[in-house]
Amino acid sequence: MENGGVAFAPIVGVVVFVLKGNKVLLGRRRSAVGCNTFALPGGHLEFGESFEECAARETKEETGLDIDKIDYLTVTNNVLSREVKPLHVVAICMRAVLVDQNQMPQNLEPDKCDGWDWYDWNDLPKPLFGPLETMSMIVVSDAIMRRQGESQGSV
Ligand SMILES: Nc1nc2c([nH]c(=O)n2[C@H]2C[C@H](O)[C@@H](COP(=O)(O)OP(=O)(O)OP(=O)(O)O)O2)c(=O)[nH]1
Ligand SMILES: [Mg+2]
Repeated sequence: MENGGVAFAPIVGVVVFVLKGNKVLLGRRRSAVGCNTFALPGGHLEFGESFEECAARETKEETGLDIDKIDYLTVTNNVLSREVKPLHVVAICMRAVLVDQNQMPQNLEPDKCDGWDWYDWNDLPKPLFGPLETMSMIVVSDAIMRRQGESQGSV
């Protein structure tokens, strides 16, 4: 049984909108859940971790990127289909910018992702991963535009 012996218990994910100007970092998933869809870097919250720590750790593990100005954006709540049984994920969505604007993403977990690239916020690739497709893009876009202004001011 998964989740410490509790079947079907919701799990907590932390995902990151890594922003560079008007672009966001996405990668095409190879994992069983959402295979072939474009998703944010992210993973599961580990015991005792803050959301910011988890966001920085997962982004580094998956892309090699060092991120800064990490803060909370919104939350999603989804039941995702999987081969054996459904997975209920509460995903804490964070936003962040690069420490070094020139740092390039690397595909450090090629078994889980086809590779990372920057996509224009107004021209996102398809298909998006289900939770991204259904989330309130108005809330996200407002917050991202605010951050974009802030990050441009600080570069
Ligand atoms: N990576 C990613 N996961 C997402 C997104 N939206 C969303 O609800 N999730 C959920 C699915 C997963 O249950 C959880 C973490 O994602 P993941 O599938 O990438 O997990 P992972 O293998 O990298 O994590 P881990 O077990 O190594 O910690 O968050 C998203 O845009 N990107
Ligand atoms: Mg991941």
